[in-house]
Amino acid sequence: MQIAVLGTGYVGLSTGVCLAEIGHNVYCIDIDERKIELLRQGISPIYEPGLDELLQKNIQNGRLFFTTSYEEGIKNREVIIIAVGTPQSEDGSADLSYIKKAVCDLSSYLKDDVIIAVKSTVPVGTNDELYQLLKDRCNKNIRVDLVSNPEFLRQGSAIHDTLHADRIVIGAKSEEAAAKMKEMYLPLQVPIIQTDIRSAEMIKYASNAFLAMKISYINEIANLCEVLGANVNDVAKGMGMDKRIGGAFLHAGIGYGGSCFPKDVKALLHTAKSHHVDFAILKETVAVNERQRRLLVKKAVSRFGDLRGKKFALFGLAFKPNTDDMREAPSIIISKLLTELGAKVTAYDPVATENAKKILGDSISYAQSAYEAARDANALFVVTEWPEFQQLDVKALLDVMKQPIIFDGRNIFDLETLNSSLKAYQGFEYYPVGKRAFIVEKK
Ligand SMILES: NC(=O)C1=CN([C@@H]2O[C@H](COP(=O)(O)OP(=O)(O)OC[C@H]3O[C@@H](n4cnc5c(N)ncnc54)[C@H](O)[C@@H]3O)[C@@H](O)[C@H]2O)C=CC1
Ligand SMILES: O=C(O)[C@H]1O[C@H](OP(=O)(O)OP(=O)(O)OC[C@H]2O[C@@H](n3ccc(=O)[nH]c3=O)[C@H](O)[C@@H]2O)[C@H](O)[C@@H](O)[C@@H]1O
Repeated sequence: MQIAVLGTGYVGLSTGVCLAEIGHNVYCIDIDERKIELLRQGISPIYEPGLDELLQKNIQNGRLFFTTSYEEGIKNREVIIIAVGTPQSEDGSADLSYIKKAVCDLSSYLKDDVIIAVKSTVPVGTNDELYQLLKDRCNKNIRVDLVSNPEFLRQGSAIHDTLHADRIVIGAKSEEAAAKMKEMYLPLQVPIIQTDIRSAEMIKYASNAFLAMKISYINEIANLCEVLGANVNDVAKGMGMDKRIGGAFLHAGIGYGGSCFPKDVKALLHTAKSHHVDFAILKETVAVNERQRRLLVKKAVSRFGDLRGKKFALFGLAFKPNTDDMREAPSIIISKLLTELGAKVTAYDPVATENAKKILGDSISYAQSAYEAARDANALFVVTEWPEFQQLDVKALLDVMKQPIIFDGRNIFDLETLNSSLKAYQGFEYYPVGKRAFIVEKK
């Protein structure tokens, strides 16, 4: 099938590469010339495991193309997938200016019947508006169908999630358009649910908001576990074994971040408010998350009192492991609060440092390794659970620190292992989330 994808961000690029991988011819279009130039050379502008390999393979076998030209990219395509950004506006609503511009721009190049599939996350009712924009602008002799086809991939496992999705959602008015979309996805052998357009749009927001709520819920349970002396990891495991609850998204920590949960939850709240619906549980989801992001700093303040002149190491900057994305990363607020309180911060992240510099600038220092960040620190904060942090020799790490104190925002170290290997390490203090602290008294 001949396909165009508008937008080469996480979603557009992963979608384009995977559709080429299953045998389609795909033109990826972006207005960002730098990105397109890199992509043409087989270089991915984003860090995403497995992406480079599929990118290069499909460019070489002649199924994947990159262009900044709508004319070239759109000509003779059967399906045009829109995957441009829908960031958060100041009032919390979704900013639809990019997607509206993309739709208006592409409409003048449409010469043949085509299906426009909207993959960007858009509030319920947006696709009706986009369809109207298309109808008003397109040549009246061609048939343009619009379908809602929301995306559920996660950054860091975008390729795997696209090739092995739990489900594909197709919201359509026309049976023919839905059938064509199903044909496009057929090689993936993934369950497909077909709905009307508004339900498809809502499935996306309801899913993200539910997952965010699950995280805030387990974080509240964690805070209670901490004061009651229970262990949130065991609690989550015990809860998750109930199939009705499920074990996923029950990792307690320092709150959710990223390019989507924060913005999509706020956009859904905005939609609810503008229709006079008080979505109380979702408001609390946001409030809990705001508090949780500050948790490690709160713990440091209660441990040290005055933070002026203290030196802290941050392990991890990206909002989650396996990505270099810094959007809404908890590391941003943690760095800001610590420096405001007079502390010095040195951070290490395996891949996100360059993106972090664009946001945090020289308000903090950046190290080349975990050990370098930890050197002479009064305490270290685990902010992102990169697998390499779990492999570290904790004793060697504590040895280079000024004070052997760890605030673990992601529970990456196992209490039993620490107890067996470090119970004699004088002065060692370990503060996980939702579990009792582990403290070795100084003799
Ligand atoms: N990042 C993620 O994991 C997921 C994102 N989504 C949704 O997918 C959409 C895209 O998200 P990301 O890929 O993260 O966005 P992104 O911000 O990484 O990339 C968007 C891309 O669109 C390009 N663009 C903007 N206007 C354009 C135009 N008129 N024509 C062509 N290209 C244009 C930009 O240059 C940029 O490269 C958003 O609505 C987001 O909510 C959905 C599921 C997962
Ligand atoms: O709409 C989107 O953009 C995407 O948003 C999330 O994907 P993503 O943001 O890439 O990453 P997640 O793995 O969901 O993590 C989001 C945040 O929640 C946090 N999290 C996740 C799981 C958990 O148990 N605990 C927890 O604190 C992570 O640390 C991270 O900050 C959803 O999981 C995807 O299904 C969705 O497509």
